[in-house]
Order: sequence, then structure tokens, then C-alpha cells
Amino acid sequence: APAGACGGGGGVRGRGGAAVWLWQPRRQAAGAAGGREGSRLCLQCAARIPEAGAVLDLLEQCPEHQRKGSFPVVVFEGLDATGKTTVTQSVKDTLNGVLLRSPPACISQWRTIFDDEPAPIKRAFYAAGNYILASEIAKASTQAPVIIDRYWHSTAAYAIATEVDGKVQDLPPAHDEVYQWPEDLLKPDLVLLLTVDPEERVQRLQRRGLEKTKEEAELEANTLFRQRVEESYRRMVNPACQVVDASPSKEEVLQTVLQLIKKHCAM
Ligand SMILES: Nc1ncnc2c1ncn2[C@@H]1O[C@H](COP(=O)(O)OP(=O)(O)OP(=O)(O)O)[C@@H](O)[C@H]1O
Ligand SMILES: Cc1cn([C@H]2C[C@H](O)[C@@H](COP(=O)(O)O)O2)c(=O)[nH]c1=O
Repeated sequence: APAGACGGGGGVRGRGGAAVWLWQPRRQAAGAAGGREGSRLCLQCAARIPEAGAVLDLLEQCPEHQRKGSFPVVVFEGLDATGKTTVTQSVKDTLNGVLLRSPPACISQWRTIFDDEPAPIKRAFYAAGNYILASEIAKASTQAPVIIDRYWHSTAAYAIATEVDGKVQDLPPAHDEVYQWPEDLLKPDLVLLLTVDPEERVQRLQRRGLEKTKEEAELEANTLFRQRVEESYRRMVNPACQVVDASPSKEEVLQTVLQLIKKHCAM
């Protein structure tokens, strides 16, 4: 792989236009999220990890420029424990849809390996996962509504928030290209960002009682990181996230999102 493809000033640009692995630290946020080409190059650099080769093989099997079928594709985003798993399952059941998630099942068994790698490799894993997921979305959306638990916006928002230190004011400015959807990645019809206030979210995390991922532990410990992730979500464009207050009961949240889907997606 070309020198600098995975971290040090490379200036690589993804085939579809996603800014990847550029010079400035703030550009590295976008780079860390990478496009298809950027993540491919970074995983090639990580050849010492056998699973990187396996992810690359799966990525190569996925045709570029996936096209959506005629059924709606709806993504749910948000910080951990905002209720994505809960609501995606209910929406899937209500709409007789297909439920998918990022990273997709075919690579999720390697997630813990990549979570322990340096940030660019970890993000390349998640970015590649989105391109593999796009193949699944393209196929499933010819048959039924597709409901997705996290997609590109999560990859980008966590990457940006990790690469940038400090406060929300230190993020790349609104309208920066780091907040753009990659041109070569299949777009959903609707992206819903679930939000709850920090106290409620911590209560939900505690009630759930599962083992914390590193990201979750960091989110809990680091208010600034949490704010950077959420603000990055809010700055994403093309498509932008529609913000949903997910504090009400599960049933109320379900009704709110079903109405939004009805309003924004032809069913
Ligand atoms: N509207 C709600 N009101 C109260 N509790 C809720 C609500 N939605 C979800 N919960 C509870 O909050 C906890 C976290 O929810 P869930 O696992 O769905 O979140 P998540 O966003 O998928 O989290 P992660 O991203 O970490 O997987 C669970 O115990 C769930 O039962
Ligand atoms: C998809 C995706 C996830 N992450 C991080 C963000 C979360 O803290 C954890 C766990 O997510 P999950 O909803 O419990 O599966 O993974 C990330 O950093 N980048 C991504 O693309």
C-alpha cells in the first residue's frame, strides 16, 4: 500500500470522494472514517492481522456502487444505550422488515480484535464494514423495508470525536467535508438520531448491565467526548439525521418513529 495510506500524511482520496488520510489532524478524522478505498488501503497496511485479510476479501466480493431496492431503508443512530436495539427490533416487527446492523454479522466476530488496534485500523474496519453492509442493504431492500442499527454516521461521528481533542468548538466547522456522506456508499432514505439526556442514558446503561465496550466506558467517563460524538452526528449531511427525542416510553418512541417513516418514506 502507498506510504502514508494509514495515518502519516498520505493525502489519499477515496475513489468516491470521501476525504481519507489527509495531512491535517482534523482531516485525519475523516480519514479515520475513510471511504471504501481508504479503508481498503489501511487494511492492506494491517497485513500482520490475519483478520484484516479476511475483511478485505469480503470487501472485494462486494460490487462497487450498490443500488437500493424499492423498499425504504431507515437507519437508527445515537450514543450507546439511547434505545437503538429496542426500537429497531420493534420497527422491524411492525413493518415486517429486515434488521441489519453495522458492523455486519459476517465480520462482527472480529470486532474485539480491531477495537484493540490503533484508531486508523479500527476505523478502517468499521468503514469497510459499511461497504459490506451496503451489499446486504441493496439485496434486502428489493424484498422488504430495511431497518439498520448504526451505519456511516456512527463510523464518522466516533472517528471525528476520537481524533479531535477538547470541546465541541474544536470540531471541524459545520459544513466541513468530514461531515459529508461518501459518494460511493449506498444512501439510506431516512436517518433517525435517537437522543436522551445524559442522566437517563447512564441509567439505561446501568439497567442494561452488559459488559462495557471501551467506547462506552469512555463515553461514560468523558462528557466532552460524548458531546463531540453527538454534535458530529448533528452536523452530518446528505443525508442529515432527523433528531428524535427518545426519552419517552418505548411505545411512544416507537409511535414517533413510525410516523416519521410514514412521512418521509414511500411505503
Ligand atoms: N424508551 C425507553 N425507555 C426506557 N428504557 C429504554 C427505552 N428504550 C430502551 N430502553 C432500555 O435502555 C437500555 C438500552 O437500550 P438499547 O440496548 O436498546 O440501546 P442501544 O442504543 O441499542 O445501545 P448500544 O448502542 O450500546 O447497543 C435497555 O435496557 C433498554 O431496555
Ligand atoms: C458501528 C460503529 C460502532 N462504533 C462503536 C460505538 C459504540 O460505542 C460501540 C458499540 O456499538 P454497538 O451499538 O453496541 O454495537 O462501537 C464505532 O466506533 N464505529 C462504528 O462504525
